[in-house]
Amino acid sequence: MPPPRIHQIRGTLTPFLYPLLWEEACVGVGRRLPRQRTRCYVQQCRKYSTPTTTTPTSPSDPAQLPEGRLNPSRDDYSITPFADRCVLTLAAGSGGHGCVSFLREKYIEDGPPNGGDGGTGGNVYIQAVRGETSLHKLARRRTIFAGRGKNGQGKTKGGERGEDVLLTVPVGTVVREITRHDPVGNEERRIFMEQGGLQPGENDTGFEGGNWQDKKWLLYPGIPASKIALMPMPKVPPPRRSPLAAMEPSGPIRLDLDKPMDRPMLLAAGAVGGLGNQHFVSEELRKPMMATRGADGTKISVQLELKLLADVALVGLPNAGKSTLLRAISNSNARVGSWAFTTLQPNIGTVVLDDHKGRPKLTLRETSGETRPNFLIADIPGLIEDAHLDRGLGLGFLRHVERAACLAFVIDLSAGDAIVALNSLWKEVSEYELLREKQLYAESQRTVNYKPFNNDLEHLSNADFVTAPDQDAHPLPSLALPPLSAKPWFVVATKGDLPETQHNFGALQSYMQAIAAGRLPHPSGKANAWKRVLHAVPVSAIRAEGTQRIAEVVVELLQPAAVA
Ligand SMILES: Nc1nc2c(ncn2[C@@H]2O[C@H](COP(=O)(O)OP(=O)(O)OP(=O)(O)O)[C@@H](O)[C@H]2O)c(=O)[nH]1
Ligand SMILES: [Mg+2]
Repeated sequence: MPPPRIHQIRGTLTPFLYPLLWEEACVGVGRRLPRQRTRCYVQQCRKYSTPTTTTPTSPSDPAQLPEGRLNPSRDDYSITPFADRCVLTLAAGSGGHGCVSFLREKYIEDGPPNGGDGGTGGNVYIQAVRGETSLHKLARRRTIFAGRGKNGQGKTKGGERGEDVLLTVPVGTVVREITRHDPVGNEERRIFMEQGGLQPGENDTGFEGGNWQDKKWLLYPGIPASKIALMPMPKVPPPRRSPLAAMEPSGPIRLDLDKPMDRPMLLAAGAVGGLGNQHFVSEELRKPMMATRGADGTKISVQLELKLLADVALVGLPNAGKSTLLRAISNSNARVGSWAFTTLQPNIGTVVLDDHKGRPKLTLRETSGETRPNFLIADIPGLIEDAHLDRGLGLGFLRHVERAACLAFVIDLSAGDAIVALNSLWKEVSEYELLREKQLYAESQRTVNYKPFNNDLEHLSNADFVTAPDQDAHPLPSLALPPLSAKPWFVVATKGDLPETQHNFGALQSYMQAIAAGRLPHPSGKANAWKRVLHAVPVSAIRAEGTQRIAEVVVELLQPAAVA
């Protein structure tokens, strides 16, 4: 039996995943389309899918309008990778090793030791900046290593410092430590505990177990093993930290980077380098044949999470016109299509508030008094009924909504009763809010397994000091975010260019006025939900008509007085 053709496979995901093929199959049944090159193929599909007979279409039917920025072709979009959280291991640079070297000059055959110290390892910094909107660049790196310090050299030459690393993250990022492996801290603790409270470093030769290679010392190559055992060894210098370590935030790290930062902040300072042999000259040891190894860098496993994704989130049913609206008011090239779930992950666009001559058209002031030249708007995948039960793109999508300062409900005026659409969107949003409240409550009730401190040193092993960065073993609680119903919101009634939408908009507007006046309950069902000023903005995104008003409304709602 021949395999079924695409148009015969009904009830599958084909139209959802491959709308292009689906339409081609439905329109071009019985025709063979050339398939040599993708571009050719896409053009062919467009040719075949354009209705040839004059069906009663309105002049605003996207298929009838000329292609342009707001009515783009199917292949005219840019893919915007996006991640709103990630787990990273930040590894500060290890120190370079000290050097074993002796002065040799023309008439000085056997000069004094002159081995330089190892360089300090690189530091890890973080900086929240405007302009970054996603964590995807960091998410794919997983472990970020700062450079290792270079080894010391002869002639008392110190090793070079390791290269620093700077993580630039979006404003609104929360950094939370999961685990930490601090070799210098472990060393300090071990020495202190092994000596029953003596100062770290005293009476420690660094040769326990005779395995010197794993310990502190680096010996001059070429010394026979028999000599090593007889060699007088100096005391191991106490563990040291770079002076910059004093500027590290005290662990466990909890940072809420909700403002742009002028200068980077230190997260983990690089480890100090080892000492060259010149440090170990003494009465007994004129020719020290040893230097110390550089310390290992601290490794911190952190979770980065965006607490604030954008200033505005576009919330709407699939196909409502959110992506077209985003294109109309921002620089975004979000994908637009006449099928549901065209958008599968958030697209962030920047709405510029100046008149392109450097003068502000609208002034957006933050609580700090800072004036902002733009705001961010997020187009979020379409919401369907029971999204709060993880249907469609479900909870993943609602998580993004929660991370916006203000909500814009995008309602398609041509797709049935706008009031019903608004209520169904609010139902999903408030169900999700309820779910989150329950989750936060459950987390706050979690019992803590308390293990009393055991001072018995016999049971102490390396494993007690080194913790693997295992996120599941230390799940972080969810971020406490402001409830959705407390956020400022407004409605964008789109596709206003289509016929017979005026009446629908009129009804929606009176409904909103009734809510604002308190004559009707808030659609979230919450008594203390936000309803200071309720705007319904009619637009035609595809024609960029009425869209200027959106920026004015957003600026009004984002003013500290409106949010409070
Ligand atoms: N007539 C008219 N059509 C519009 C308007 N805005 C969007 N459309 C059309 O509506 C269809 C869906 O638009 P999208 O912007 O992809 O809708 P969306 O809400 O992003 O859809 P999903 O990403 O699937 O949730 C496209 O065919 C658009 O051309 C409008 O203002 N007027
Ligand atoms: Mg979309």
